[in-house]
Amino acid sequence: MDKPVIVALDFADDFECIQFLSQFPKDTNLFLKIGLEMFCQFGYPFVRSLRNRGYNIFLDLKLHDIPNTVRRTCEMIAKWDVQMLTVHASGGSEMIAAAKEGLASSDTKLLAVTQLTSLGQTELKDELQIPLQSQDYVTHLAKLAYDNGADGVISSALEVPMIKEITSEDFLCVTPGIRPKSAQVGDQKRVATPAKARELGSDAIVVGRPITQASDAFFAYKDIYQEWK
Ligand SMILES: O=C(O)c1cc(=O)[nH]c(=O)n1[C@@H]1O[C@H](COP(=O)(O)O)[C@@H](O)[C@H]1O
Repeated sequence: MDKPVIVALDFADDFECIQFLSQFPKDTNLFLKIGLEMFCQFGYPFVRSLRNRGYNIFLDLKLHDIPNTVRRTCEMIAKWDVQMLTVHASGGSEMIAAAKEGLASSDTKLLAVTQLTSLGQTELKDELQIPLQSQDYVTHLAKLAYDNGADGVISSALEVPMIKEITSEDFLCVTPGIRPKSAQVGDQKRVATPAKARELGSDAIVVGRPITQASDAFFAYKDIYQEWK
């Protein structure tokens, strides 16, 4: 799918989620992100039911464990026919390579999370004690992911040009922290509008609350999609 707007399904219950999806006409080619909140409650049967309805699925589990555990988990997920899966790049080179090995029998794209978009320079320095500029930390982790077989990264849109420069134009940059001008920033720190993300070269944007909390979700989605296209 060419440059999708990926909708983050962060809902407390499946009924609310299905009601949300029913607002979209059948021919809306939706790309959905299932994250920890819904996966912990509804697990693989929920993933399978959405996949069976024809949706593209980004399974956002942000795996972060020893290489053997991550490889074995990815071997299982490889059977699920999801389009994208996340691990944390900070799990290190061996863990990223193990995740890729685990997914080898599938078409699932492996995306490595760099620095969460909810973390700014202050948190990086004062809490995580990482003595780098945020942009340098993100590009360092992106290069690590690239060198160890990941298909792309999750970063803010602001870092995309630097990531593409240090890796390759084809290395996927999927960017959350997207906020249209009128939206609340909330817990996100490194944000961009859909238009800015496009201008900076993002391959896909991830949008949650500006769509899921909107009074008219389909209208909000279309509005963001128009700005992004
Ligand atoms: O991996 C992610 O998808 C992710 C990484 C990151 O650095 N920041 C980030 O916000 N996300 C996810 O993207 C979505 C953003 O949601 P909103 O802030 O509501 O648009 C959430 O589901 C987050 O879990």
